[in-house]
Amino acid sequence: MTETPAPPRPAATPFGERLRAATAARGPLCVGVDPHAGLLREWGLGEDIGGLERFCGTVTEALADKVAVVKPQSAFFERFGSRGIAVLERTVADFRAAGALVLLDVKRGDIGSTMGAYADAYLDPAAPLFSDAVTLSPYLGFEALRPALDLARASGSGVFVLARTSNPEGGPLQRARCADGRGVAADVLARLARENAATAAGSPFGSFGAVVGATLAGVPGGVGAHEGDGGDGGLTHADLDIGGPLLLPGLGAQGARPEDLPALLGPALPAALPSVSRDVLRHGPDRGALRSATDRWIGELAAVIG
Ligand SMILES: O=c1ccn([C@@H]2O[C@H](COP(=O)(O)O)[C@@H](O)[C@H]2O)c(=O)[nH]1
Repeated sequence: MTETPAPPRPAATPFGERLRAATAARGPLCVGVDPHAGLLREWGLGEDIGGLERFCGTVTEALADKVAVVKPQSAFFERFGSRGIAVLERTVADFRAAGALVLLDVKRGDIGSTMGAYADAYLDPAAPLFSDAVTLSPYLGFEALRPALDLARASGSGVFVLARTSNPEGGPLQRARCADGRGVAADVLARLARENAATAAGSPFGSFGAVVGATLAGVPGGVGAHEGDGGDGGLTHADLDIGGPLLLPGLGAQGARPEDLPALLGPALPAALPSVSRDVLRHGPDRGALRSATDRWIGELAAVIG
């Protein structure tokens, strides 16, 4: 007897649309869940698996019903080995169950065949670490990310690809010229725009996002300083028009402020998803203080972004 193939599972609402709904309801903020060793100590917790569990439990209880997006930083969990990964799995599941979107910050990128396994690990809805979106690195080649781009499209999840990062060390590589003369970061953004344009009609906001450092306003060779790239490999406002979200790390501890964002993004401002980790987490372990700090950031960002 021949088996009738199972009908394909309907894809979830695309990530871009879910993100739009979440930020409209809860405000334009992503809070990073970065259990730094120093924060564990400041919170009076052990620098061990018990401390990690309590830290994540507190952040989840304080913020899961409040923020649109949380961004657990995988490195801080991986350093505790398999037990740290187990805490990460629970943290992802708990935030998602409470209605927050989870963007897992893993910055993966590898040759295509290995990339398929990374895609399965984070973007297959049956995977233990399945998340609403992940961060990816294109620096083994944007097309090497294809398995993750395809699985994200099929499963209704999202990706955020590093374009121009918030750290000063990223500049020389990301401002270098491609063979066609375009800057490397601008090339990444143009490719993301094409992915979003290829999304089925009816999705007004794409699921293929970029990472752009909030620290780059007014920086020579940064973002938005020139109409053309000024010969310095910097990004123009037009480069940021990718039809999808722009994750903006670098606010707070790295020095960027909400009032920097209009000059940084220009007409792309409504696509902004600002991200803050330490400048919220330093207010813990008091849940009320964590919530108040988050409210302050949401208020300041909403006043700028709308
Ligand atoms: O360009 C980038 C890309 C990612 N990050 C990550 O964001 C947070 C920033 O933490 P803060 O405490 O708010 O500075 C962290 O997890 C980084 O790995 C980034 O900073 N810049």
